[in-house]
Amino acid sequence: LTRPDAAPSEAPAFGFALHATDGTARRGTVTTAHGEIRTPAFMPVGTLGTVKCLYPEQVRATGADILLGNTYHLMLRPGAERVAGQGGLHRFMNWPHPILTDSGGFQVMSLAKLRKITEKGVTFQSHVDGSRHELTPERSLEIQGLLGSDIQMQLDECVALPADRREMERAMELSLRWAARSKAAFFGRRGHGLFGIVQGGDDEELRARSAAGLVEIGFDGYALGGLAVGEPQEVMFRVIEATAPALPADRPRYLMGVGTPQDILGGVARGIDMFDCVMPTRAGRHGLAYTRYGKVNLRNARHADDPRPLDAASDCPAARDWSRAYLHHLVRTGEALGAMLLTHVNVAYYQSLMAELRVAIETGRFAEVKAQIEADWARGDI
Ligand SMILES: CNc1nc2c(CCNCc3ccccc3)c3nc(N)[nH]c(=O)c3cc2[nH]1
Repeated sequence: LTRPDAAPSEAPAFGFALHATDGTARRGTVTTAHGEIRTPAFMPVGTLGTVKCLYPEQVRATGADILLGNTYHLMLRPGAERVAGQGGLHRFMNWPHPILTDSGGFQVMSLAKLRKITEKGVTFQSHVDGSRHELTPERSLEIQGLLGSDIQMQLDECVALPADRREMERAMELSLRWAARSKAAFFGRRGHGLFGIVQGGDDEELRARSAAGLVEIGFDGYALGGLAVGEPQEVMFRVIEATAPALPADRPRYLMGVGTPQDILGGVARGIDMFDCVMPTRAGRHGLAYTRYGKVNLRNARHADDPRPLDAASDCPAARDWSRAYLHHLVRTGEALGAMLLTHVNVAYYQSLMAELRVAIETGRFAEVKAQIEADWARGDI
């Protein structure tokens, strides 16, 4: 609730402004209670209220405008009411900028035990201590409200691909009914938005029905769910091409769980505004670096005597001020600093890619910038 005496100017209304397009690529700004998000945007994942191995100020310094939190993880540990008691997730994790939280359904299906999906919602056993829990569209939004996230996601059901059409249709129609219940249950404090999630698997007719149903209900933004679940990249791109045009141009489009730099480049080209993926943070903890010339596996012995930094031209200190030989040593010995430095390298690389794409769209040079980025990746890390 905004305080009754809150001056209207205190919390900006949730909004999206489209500044430029180049082909189907879009350059915009999402406005939330905790600040603005420059799109196309990559959202680092902060599952348990932390972007693993990085200080929030380091994440901010890479250029990230928004982080992801997760209903499933935080409802189990430390509990949504406890986070609310500490002033909400922004205060709890000392990140005073926008936060998006996923609704938890996807994580229940991929992490929890003994899951049961009914019309009402989903019941499951915690993967942590076996305790039983229930998530409904209403309870998910109550939790996201307690966390205080600026962008909240409806509870949905995502089916793994390949799936048969009846299964994709059933999950899509259930998600649509849950979308309507989410909209009814959402008490949008000023500057906070609710996104619907398009389902429908790899079936274009189901996707069109899902998109039309969500637009009919009306949301502050629209996510493409049900992708990056094992399908080939060309299937994902075909589904985006069939779905994006069915969504309103004046609302943000969020491709959930995507992806590699190549997936993101293709998603931006097809009209996607927001992305999230565990890749840059998870890969950093496993010794894998993302650079402008492609991936570098620092576990590989070929780096043992290489004095060069990962990228001398990078504005990220972790990519510039340490040698590959040293990074190799840290990774091989399992030193914490190895995970810290490579996570920093990867999150900074993803943000530098998004910044380069934002400028390319603003200046009408998206096609040539995309081609140059792809050429640099093809050149590989010499
Ligand atoms: C990796 N591929 C993929 N991820 C998907 C997700 C989760 C997105 N990431 C959220 C997250 C937040 C915090 C911590 C970790 C993850 C989805 N979420 C929902 N609600 N619905 C989807 O269809 C759906 C489909 C996905 N595919």
